[in-house]
Amino acid sequence: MIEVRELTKRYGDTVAVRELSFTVKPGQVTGFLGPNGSGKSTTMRAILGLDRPTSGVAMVNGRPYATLRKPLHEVGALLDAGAVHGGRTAEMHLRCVARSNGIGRARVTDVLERVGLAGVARKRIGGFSLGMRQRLGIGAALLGDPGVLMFDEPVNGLDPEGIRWIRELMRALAAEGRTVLVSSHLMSEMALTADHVVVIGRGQLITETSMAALSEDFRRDVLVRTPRADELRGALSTAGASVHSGPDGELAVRGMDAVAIGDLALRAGIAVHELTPRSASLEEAYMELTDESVEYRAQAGRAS
Ligand SMILES: Nc1ncnc2c1ncn2[C@@H]1O[C@H](COP(=O)(O)OP(=O)(O)OP(=O)(O)O)[C@@H](O)[C@H]1O
Repeated sequence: MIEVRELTKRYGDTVAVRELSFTVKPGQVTGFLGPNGSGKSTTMRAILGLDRPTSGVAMVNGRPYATLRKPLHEVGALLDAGAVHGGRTAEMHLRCVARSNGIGRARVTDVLERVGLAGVARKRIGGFSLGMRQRLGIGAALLGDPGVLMFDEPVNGLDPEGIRWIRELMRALAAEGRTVLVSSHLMSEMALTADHVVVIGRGQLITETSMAALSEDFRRDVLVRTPRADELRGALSTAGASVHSGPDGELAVRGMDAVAIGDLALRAGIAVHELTPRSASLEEAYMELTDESVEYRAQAGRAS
């Protein structure tokens, strides 16, 4: 479990994160979403004790990182996959990290298998592709078998095969009951991976919600097809829904969900051939959410 409470981080005049609070629960993938520069990396660095909060706290399993007795066994992170010594082999690199944390060689072998690097374990990292470096970074994060994992923009720059591998790994780690926090500036990526999202803009929380609830919040209308459109339209309007007829006689209904529409049609004895709730795409929802935050701040700025 990760808990961020009233976290604020300033760099001189820049407020990178402002009174940010959210919780990341085990057993699911939580997407940490926000436009570039919104404070995702700063928050993750604070959780890992790499940046000292100006105020507020970031905790892993109920404690600040600095007070964890065996940090690598509690939380693993991939922040910057490029930051490894190119002259070492993959195996040497992982053995070094393992040794300094009291982890045995057998675990290194297991991890190399899990991240798909067993075949290149004795090759120098300098010759590794970005995808292989990413796997190595994830391997280092997994060494201590931690219950909490954090990945900062892990799919950036990866090819489709690498992206799919990361996605499946995140899902598998969550299915094992771990807490998985993964940052991205792309909703399209999170839509395929995350169960839950924390959306921030300019260092502040915009929303913390499940993917399903986000789709529901941005539900647009229900598409209804029926051979007796005029009658159903009348019945729906009487019941308080707002109904628009489309070019092919289909109805777009707002103010009533698909279940209520279906029940009403049944009571009226009207056959329904299609009943489809339509949502804004998650990408549209995300744009709308982050746009609103920018607008809000612009207005707040003018008022002060
Ligand atoms: N060490 C630092 N010194 C000064 N300003 C910083 C520092 N680190 C981050 N910032 C500023 O804090 C803000 C948030 O940056 P951060 O890297 O946390 O955002 P991000 O959401 O991770 O963005 P990106 O997706 O671009 O990495 C930005 O305005 C950034 O310029």
